[in-house]
Amino acid sequence: MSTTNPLLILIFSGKRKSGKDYVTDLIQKRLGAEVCCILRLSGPLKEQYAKEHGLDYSELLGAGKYKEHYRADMIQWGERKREQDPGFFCRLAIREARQPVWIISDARRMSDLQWFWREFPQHCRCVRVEASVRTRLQRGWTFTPGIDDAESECGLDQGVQFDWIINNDGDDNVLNEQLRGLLALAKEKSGDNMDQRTVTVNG
Ligand SMILES: Nc1ncnc2c1ncn2[C@@H]1O[C@H](COP(=O)(O)OP(=O)(O)OP(=O)(O)O)[C@@H](O)[C@H]1O
Ligand SMILES: C[C@@](O)(CCOP(=O)(O)O)CC(=O)O
Repeated sequence: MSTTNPLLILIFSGKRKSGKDYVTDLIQKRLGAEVCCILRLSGPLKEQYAKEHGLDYSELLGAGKYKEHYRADMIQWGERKREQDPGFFCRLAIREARQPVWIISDARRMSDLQWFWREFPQHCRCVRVEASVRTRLQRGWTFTPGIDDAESECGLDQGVQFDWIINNDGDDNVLNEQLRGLLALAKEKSGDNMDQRTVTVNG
């Protein structure tokens, strides 16, 4: 498969309702959509799951109850696919990426990180979004056994050296302050030489 070589890959993880989408949207707004794309590993998963089960793909992409209703089954369905091919959703997620900065907004498993590190060893940085239980509850989260204590939510709780840990409990000023280093790196990298950005992905 041929894709366009990124200059920086920011791999985000975080608990449900920590604000991964909110924070990554903010970063993309700051960098611009020509420089930075948001790639969701769950995008191709939800698309395929919706097709196979006759569901509404756009509802599965949203932050509402519809997605939560199907979450446990989607997790199991996705895990069966990943068992056969751990890079399956990673490859699908990046297939149309053309920008120099990629944000992976929803890494969940060590196998996701390993795939990106193996394919793009020079370019990956890991970012964790954190919010308190209280904040997450206010955002509509409720603890669900079998989901919040399973690999899909806990797979990256240990064993990852994060380059940035972003606390997303406060207002946008607090958030912007924490994003300064990350945005500076993204601007520096995307200002670098943009030639020779074609690469072949094997795994
Ligand atoms: N800093 C913030 N200020 C205001 N609202 C926020 C902030 N962060 C997140 N939210 C809101 O909280 C809700 C959950 O955030 P978001 O969807 O980004 O979380 P997530 O980690 O991507 O969740 P999920 O696990 O469902 O994918 C959304 O309605 C979002 O707009
Ligand atoms: C099924 C799954 O992709 C749902 C992700 O939904 P979201 O990123 O929380 O919107 C989680 C998983 O991959 O285990």
